[in-house]
Amino acid sequence: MSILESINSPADVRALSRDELRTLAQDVRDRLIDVCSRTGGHIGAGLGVVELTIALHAVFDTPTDQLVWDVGHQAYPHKLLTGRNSRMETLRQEDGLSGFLKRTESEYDTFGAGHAATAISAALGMAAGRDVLGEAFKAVAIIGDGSLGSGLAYEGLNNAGHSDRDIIVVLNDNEMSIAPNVGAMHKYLTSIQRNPLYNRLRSRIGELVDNAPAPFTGVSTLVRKWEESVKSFLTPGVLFEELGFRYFGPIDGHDIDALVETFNAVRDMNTPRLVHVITQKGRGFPAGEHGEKWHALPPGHDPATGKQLNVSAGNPAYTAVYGKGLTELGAERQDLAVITAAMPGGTGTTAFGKAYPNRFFDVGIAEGHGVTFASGLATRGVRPVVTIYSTFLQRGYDNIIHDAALQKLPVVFAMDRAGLVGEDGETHMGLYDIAYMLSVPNMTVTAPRNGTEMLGLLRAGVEHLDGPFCLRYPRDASPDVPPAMSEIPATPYGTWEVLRRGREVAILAVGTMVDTALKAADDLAAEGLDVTVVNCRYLKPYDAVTLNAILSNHGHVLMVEEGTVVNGFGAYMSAIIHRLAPAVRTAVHGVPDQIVYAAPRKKQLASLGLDAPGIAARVRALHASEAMAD
Ligand SMILES: Cc1ncc(C[n+]2csc(CCOP(=O)(O)OP(=O)(O)O)c2C)c(N)n1
Ligand SMILES: CC(=O)[C@@H](O)[C@H](O)COP(=O)(O)O
Ligand SMILES: [Mg+2]
Repeated sequence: MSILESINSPADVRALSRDELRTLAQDVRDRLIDVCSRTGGHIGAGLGVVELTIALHAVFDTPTDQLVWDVGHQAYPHKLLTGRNSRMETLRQEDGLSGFLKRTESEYDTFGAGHAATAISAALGMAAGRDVLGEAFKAVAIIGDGSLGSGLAYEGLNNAGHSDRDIIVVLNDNEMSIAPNVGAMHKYLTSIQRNPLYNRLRSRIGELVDNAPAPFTGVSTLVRKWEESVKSFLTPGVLFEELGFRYFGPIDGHDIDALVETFNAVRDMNTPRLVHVITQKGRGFPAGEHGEKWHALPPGHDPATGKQLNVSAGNPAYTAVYGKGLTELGAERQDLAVITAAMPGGTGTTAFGKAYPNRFFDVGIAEGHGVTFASGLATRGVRPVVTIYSTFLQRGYDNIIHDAALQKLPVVFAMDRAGLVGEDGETHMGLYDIAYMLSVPNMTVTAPRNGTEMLGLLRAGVEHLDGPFCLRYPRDASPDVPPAMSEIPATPYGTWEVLRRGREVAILAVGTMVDTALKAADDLAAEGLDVTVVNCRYLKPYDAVTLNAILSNHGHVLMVEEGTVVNGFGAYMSAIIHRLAPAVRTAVHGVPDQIVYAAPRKKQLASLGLDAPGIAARVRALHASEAMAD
């Protein structure tokens, strides 16, 4: 039996010798590599923090002491040590273990996560709660170097340093975000890693002062002052110290002895302290040194190569279509710039960045800043395309309103992963962008039915000068294989497209739901129900001419969208239709006001009725409701 198999909780970890802890680290790595080859998931981050996780659970009295992992994608080793080893095969699956952290999953998951940079604020809140209630436990935030580039992390540090509370921040520095890390903070951390001189000098000064013989004791204050000024040149963590933290590090994050000793030393202090740990992302992955590609891997991959087994050929993903079209558009337009928030690979913008490095801006995990930065670019006549996942753009909402929309600046928002995202689960769902964008004044809101239309809308967005413009597309394959960007004209502004003409019920469908509605219409036609299907590619402004024509000869209108029904397109159009044609019956079909958990995307769509049978059932019900009323 491996040591890992004997671990039922962190109490078992605390009973192990140092040698056994080292063996446990190897067991954890082996198990992660093996299980993730079947489940897929965020393998790289977890492999980098194996020793760190073991040391934290060995030193701190979890779950009384609160470990707050940032993002949670690196928490697989934490899951293995906290009673979830036997369920690891269910990782990221329906009703299985979450790929992130969830308070409902384990008492060791002290704070839910999935989005970056929340850990310091959450841990500080816990520390403050402890102090209010007179409790005694340690609050430890573990945050990566990429996430430390986020504004939210600074807000937490700033508040924590000032508060003087008992809180520990562990900075897990692997010089990587998903892609190689960027930004001035990254440069600063790298300079710390490369400059161990101060550590040696500082401890030497301390020894000299403390051991000074009697006649020289008076100089100690002077020497201390000198130390303070030297420190500002040489101290590795002067920035953190100036923010009110005691800085410890840099420490080798794969050396269990060093980690355990450091955590033992800082554990019982009671002011803000930061432990800077250097780790290697993806450490021990058989396919080789870590790169962006090992951040997350698909289920069914070969750990020896990292390659997916049994890949089925199919149409390209929307992301790939977008990335290619964007790069081609970049050749046409020298004024086009692209902004990503630490996700060049995920958003398909790497190729644009390689082709036009001076027009490509990776702002780090700083979505709000990215939006305002793009708004600044727009004031100078540059045409910025902010490419961010729908879920992460939520971080930039105030900036969208305050900086882009109120000033009517022509910023394009390309929202990838809009809709249901599958196995990442509830933290990553792109279900809210229609609702949050429709309510922004001056915003054009669009959703394509396929890859070609996505590129047509992208072109329309870049040509639109009268305010911000957004387009949303899913984590899915495009239903078509688009031609080159040069062959795709701009999708005419504010227009809908009637794809099928019926008489009794009209379906106003959005984006991914257009083709699904057409399938539903075929099935209904076989039953004798003749349905009109409209591609509502512009959600706002809507196509008033087409809408009026529909209302003049249909008694029922069903709106269908892959987004929340609360304040979505259906709600928006219902209000308009009731004003224009009060006799027309309407219904809204979308994602109900509920949390959607991890499952394959296709399954999520089907279980919410966002497939052809689900839409057909809704049409029948709408039609029958009138029959009953009549
Ligand atoms: C607000 C937000 N933006 C983007 C992401 C996507 N994302 C997940 S992990 C990650 C990189 C995090 O880097 P770091 O904190 O250094 O952790 P590491 O993966 O290196 O362990 C990014 C950009 C996210 N989860 N949340
Ligand atoms: C941890 C995180 O937030 C990202 O890694 C995210 O899981 C990426 O999602 P995609 O797999 O859709 O790119
Ligand atoms: Mg990192």
